[in-house]
Amino acid sequence: MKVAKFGGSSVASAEKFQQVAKIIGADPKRKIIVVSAPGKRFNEDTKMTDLLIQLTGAVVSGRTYEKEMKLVLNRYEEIASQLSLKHTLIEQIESSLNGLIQEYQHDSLRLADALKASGEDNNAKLMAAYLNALGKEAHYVSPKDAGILVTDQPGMARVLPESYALLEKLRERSGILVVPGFFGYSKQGNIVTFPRGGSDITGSIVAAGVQAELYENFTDVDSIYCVNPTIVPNPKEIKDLTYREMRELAYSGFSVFHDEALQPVVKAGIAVCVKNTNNPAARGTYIVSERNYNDMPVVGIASDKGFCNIHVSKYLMNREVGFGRKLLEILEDEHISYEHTPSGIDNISVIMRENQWTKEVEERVIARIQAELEVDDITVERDLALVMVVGEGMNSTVGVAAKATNAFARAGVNIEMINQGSSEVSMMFGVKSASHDKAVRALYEVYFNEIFSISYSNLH
Ligand SMILES: Nc1ncnc2c1ncn2[C@@H]1O[C@H](COP(=O)(O)OP(=O)(O)O)[C@@H](O)[C@H]1O
Ligand SMILES: N[C@@H](CC(=O)OP(=O)(O)O)C(=O)O
Repeated sequence: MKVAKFGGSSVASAEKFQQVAKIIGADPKRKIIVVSAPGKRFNEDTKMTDLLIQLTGAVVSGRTYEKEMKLVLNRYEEIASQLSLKHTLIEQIESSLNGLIQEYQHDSLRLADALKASGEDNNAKLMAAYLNALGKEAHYVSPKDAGILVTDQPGMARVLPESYALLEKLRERSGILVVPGFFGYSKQGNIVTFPRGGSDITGSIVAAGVQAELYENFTDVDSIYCVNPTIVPNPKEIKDLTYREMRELAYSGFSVFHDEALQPVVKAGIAVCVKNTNNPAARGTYIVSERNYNDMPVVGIASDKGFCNIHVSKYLMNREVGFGRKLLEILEDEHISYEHTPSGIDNISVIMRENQWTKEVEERVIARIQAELEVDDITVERDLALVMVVGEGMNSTVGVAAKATNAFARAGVNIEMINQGSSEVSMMFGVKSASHDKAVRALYEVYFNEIFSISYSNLH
C-alpha cells in the first residue's frame, strides 16, 4: 500500500484533478490519497488557504464578507463545473462555511483554524466525488474518522502518538480513501491546523500509521533540486538524500517538503518519493535512511532570510556558572524561541527569527541583559540570512569548508558567522540578507558546477 499526497499545485484546477485521477489509476497500490486545498494556477494566483485567511479577516473585523466568500466558492465552482460534478456539492460547501462562521465568529483563532482546514476538507470531498463519477470506489475520510488526533494549539498542531494505532485501521477499508491534509482534531474536539504547508505532515502521519511501503509526495517539480530553482535556474537534481539531510534542507528553506513531515516516516522507516504530478514518469527524488555519499559529499544548499543575532560578550563568561541559562531565560520570558547559539570563550550569539524581535522587545531584552548579566558588550545585527551547506559525507571529506569560504571570498560576500556545531550534516553561514542570492549562487558554482569529483580527489 502507498500513500500519495497531492500538494496544492497538483489540485489547483479541474485539469489537475484529471491528472491526479490518472496517476491514482496507474498504480493500484495508491490506496490512500491526501489532498491539499487548491493552490496557485499561475504565478499571481492566490492559494485557497490565503483566500480563507482573507475570509476570516473579514468576518473578524465585522465587515460584510460576501466578496471573500464568493472568491472561495468560485474556485470550487470552477473545478466542479468543469468536471461535471453536481452543483449541490457547492451548495453544501457554502452552507458548511456559513455554519463554521456562525459557530466560531466570536473566537478568531478557532475560526481561522476551522476556515483554513475547510480548504483541504472540501477539496477532499470534491476529489472523492470526482473519483466516484469516474466509476471508482472512493471514500472521503475525515481526519476525525481516520483518527488524526493532535494537540490543541491553533495553527501549530502536533500529532498525538495514539493516532498511529487508530490510523492503522484504515488498512482494512475498501476502495480509495481520500483524506484532507493540513489538520486534525484535538481531544477537546476542536479542528486544529498544522503550520502552513502542513498537508505534507498529514501524508507522513498517515503513511506511518498504515505502515505504507512508500510515501509519495506529488508536487510541481520533477525532483528536489540541490538548490532552490527560483534562485539558480535549472539546478542539478538530487536523486537520493537521507532523512537527516532533508531535515536540514527543509528547515533552512527547501519548501518543497515540510521539515515537520520527516519525523513520522523516519520513525516508521518509510521512504518518501517526491514526484511531479505534471510529469509522473520522471523518477523523482527518494528520501531514505542511507545513501552512498562518496561521490557527493554535499547534496544541497539551502537558505532562508529573516534572522537576527544578539551577540553578547563578557570576559570570563566561560567560568560563570549559569550564564547561558540566565540569558536564554530572559528570551523565554519574552516568549522568544531561538534557532542557534554559536559561542566562543567570552562571547555567545543567539540567532532567532527576526519577526519575533520588535523594537520594544529589543529594548526590554537589552536592558535586562545589561542589568542582570552585567555584560561587557551587546550588539544586535538584523537582516541576516542563513545559508546552509548540507551533506552526510561532508565531515569526512577534506576541503569542503575551504571551498565555501573561497567561494564567498571570490564573490565578495562577507561571512558574519559560521556554525558547524553539533550537526554532522551541515555547515551554516550567516550573511547579510542583501548578499543572500550572491552567496547561494557562489556556493552552487563551487559544489555543483565545477568538476567536483576531481577537485575533491585532488584535495585528498
Ligand atoms: N530545492 C528545491 N527543489 C525543488 N523545489 C523547490 C526547492 N526549494 C524550493 N522549491 C519550491 O517548492 C515548490 C513546491 O512546493 P510547494 O509549492 O509547497 O508545492 P505543493 O503545492 O505541491 O505543496 C517548487 O515549485 C519550488 O519552487
Ligand atoms: N493549504 C495549506 C497546507 C498545504 O500543505 O498546502 P500546499 O500543499 O499547497 O503546500 C497551505 O497553503 O499552507
